[in-house]
Amino acid sequence: MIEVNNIHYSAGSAKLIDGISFNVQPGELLAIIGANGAGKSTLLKLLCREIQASTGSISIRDQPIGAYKLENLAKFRSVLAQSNTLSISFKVHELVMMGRYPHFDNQPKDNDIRIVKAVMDETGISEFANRDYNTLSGGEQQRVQLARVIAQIYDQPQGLLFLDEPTNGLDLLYQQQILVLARSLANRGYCVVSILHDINFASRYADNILILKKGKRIAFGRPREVITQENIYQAFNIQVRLLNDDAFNCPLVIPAMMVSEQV
Ligand SMILES: Nc1ncnc2c1ncn2[C@@H]1O[C@H](COP(=O)(O)OP(=O)(O)OP(=O)(O)O)[C@@H](O)[C@H]1O
Repeated sequence: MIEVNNIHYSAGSAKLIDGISFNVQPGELLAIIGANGAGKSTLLKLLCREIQASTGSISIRDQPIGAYKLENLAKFRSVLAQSNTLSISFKVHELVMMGRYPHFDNQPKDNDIRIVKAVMDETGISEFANRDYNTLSGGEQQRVQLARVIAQIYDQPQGLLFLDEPTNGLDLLYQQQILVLARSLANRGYCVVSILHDINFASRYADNILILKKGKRIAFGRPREVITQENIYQAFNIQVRLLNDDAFNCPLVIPAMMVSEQV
């Protein structure tokens, strides 16, 4: 569904994305991980067509991404950006309905109203439906924004969902709920690409993980293949221990003790 082939992107003399290739199939959740400044958001912007690669190609559903009209792309691809501030006030249900704007002209149809309600229920925000978005906490706002982007592609078979750090500002319960939701969307046939900072959430919920460092691909593959002490050290410059717990069929990491902690 998404084919990325040897893409490069520079800003001035800085190479922000340097020869990256990978693919994502329908039904898969891809997690992109890497240290601050590794190029994760830049890569997501390239996938969203917010910026264009200088060389290499990105195809979606077997068509070059540049061949789509933006209004057509918006019907089956939605994007949760990192920052979502609003300068004017909207009720929560109005904001979630904005996700449906690519699908109707003047008035929402019954289907749009049904989808907004279903998504608000699934994301646990129905109790805020009539609240002013700007009065919500940061974590509550994040859940509303997620509901908006899911509403956008809710009835699109094999829709594409791009998430830039969706668990930002959420407490542990909601971080997990967001990942469970992303996983269940993938299980329904969506293609989900998410930047994550939590390696353990990536390991537990993603089908594949792409590890970036300084715009380059360090590793791409199943969590068991790529979550290794060597790769984590290379990407994050930190020694970790790998844990294997029978309850989770994936590697989990904890930072190893630093010399300064040893007494
Ligand atoms: N327009 C630009 N000109 C020069 N450098 C840029 C530009 N945009 C981004 N960068 C740099 O490119 C690098 C990658 O940025 P990017 O935002 O993609 O990183 P990231 O992996 O998403 O980081 P974080 O985890 O901190 O959000 C950073 O060092 C950033 O400062």
